[in-house]
Amino acid sequence: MFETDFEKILHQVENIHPTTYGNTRNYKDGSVTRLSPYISRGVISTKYVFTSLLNRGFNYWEIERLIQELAWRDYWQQIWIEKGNLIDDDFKSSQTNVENHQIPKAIIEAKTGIEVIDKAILDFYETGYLHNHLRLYIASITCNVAKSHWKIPAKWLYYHLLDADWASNALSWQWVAGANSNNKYFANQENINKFFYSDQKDTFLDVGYEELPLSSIPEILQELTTPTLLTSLPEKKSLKIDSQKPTLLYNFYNLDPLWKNDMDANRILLLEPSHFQKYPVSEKSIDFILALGQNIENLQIYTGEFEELMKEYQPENIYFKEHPTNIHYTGTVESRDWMFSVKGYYSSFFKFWKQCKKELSILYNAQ
Ligand SMILES: Cc1cc2nc3c(=O)[nH]c(=O)nc-3n(C[C@H](O)[C@H](O)[C@H](O)COP(=O)(O)OP(=O)(O)OC[C@H]3O[C@@H](n4cnc5c(N)ncnc54)[C@H](O)[C@@H]3O)c2cc1C
Repeated sequence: MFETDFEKILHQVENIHPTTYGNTRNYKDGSVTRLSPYISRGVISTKYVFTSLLNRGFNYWEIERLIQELAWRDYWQQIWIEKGNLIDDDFKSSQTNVENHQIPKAIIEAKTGIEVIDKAILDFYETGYLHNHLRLYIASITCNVAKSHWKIPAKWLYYHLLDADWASNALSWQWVAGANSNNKYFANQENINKFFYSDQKDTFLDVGYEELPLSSIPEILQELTTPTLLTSLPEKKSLKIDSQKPTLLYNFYNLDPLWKNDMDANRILLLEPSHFQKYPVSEKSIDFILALGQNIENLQIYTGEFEELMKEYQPENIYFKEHPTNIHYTGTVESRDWMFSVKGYYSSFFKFWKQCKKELSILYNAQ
């Protein structure tokens, strides 16, 4: 369902519909891009999408909304870079009203009784993708209705998402749960019916917004579980390293086929067991990266730690792209591509976006 051939992915970028995006993105059939699995895996960057939109000659107001959403990705990434592991715990304030550190079994088993949600979870297991609005609904039901702490549920979602990105994931869950925002996010049945074209009534969400935050945990959400999240990595195989050539390291967050593609180099996809112990992902997610890796010529797969690789093969002239999950690599670190030059920690997205917008306006005025 998600293409892995690079040419087809680039074709998909050229065919997104930015002009209808703004008004429709919250709806089931809205003009969303479904590019997140490629952006998260570093196959393409937000800047690549941004540049493609600029080249297609749209007016400023036609693409502003989509660029703003792409900027959310860069914003969360900048926070991860600046704050590191602090995003793993309640970031701005402690989540309030927490009654458990598990996840409702009804969420995992797609048996909440909310038809749209149950169907979405079943589809999600098949596709590895969820619409943003559905992610918000699921997080809200889990954290704010069932009163689960956000972390275990976030790890469950990350495990199954092909676009798993710990910054977007952990910080969005916390945004919903009020640990990274001033208010908890609630959506009721009427909202779900409107955006996902259903007409269900008499559910635990079929109440007004004054009542919803005060409701007790519905019986159907009371049974809890802790999912087992383990990653199965390919077996370790020996590599053929040419010691005369530089070595380029790829990983779960960098599978960019265009990166140094004219360099004669050893290319290694490094799958570190310690990484996947901390950030476990499903078999589907591993299969996805292995398929995406086929776009990179002569990519060899190494299952093992960075240090082990160094000891076993002593590769020289190592290059890798900057990322918070690989600060322990040594060698030449290269910057990722960003849409704007705005860097560092901003306490709110809108402060960050204000700076980005200035650069966007300058770009447009210069045209
Ligand atoms: C609880 C929760 C968990 C999430 N977990 C992840 C995750 O693990 N990985 C992930 O990539 N996104 C995550 N998101 C953000 C967002 O839901 C997805 O990026 C988006 O739905 C991807 O679909 P799309 O490419 O069709 O997006 P579009 O709507 O087409 O947006 C285009 C691009 O903009 C970026 N973008 C859009 N919305 C957001 C957003 N809210 N936050 C960050 N970037 C955004 C993405 O790069 C996306 O590909 C999460 C959101 C929530 C509420």
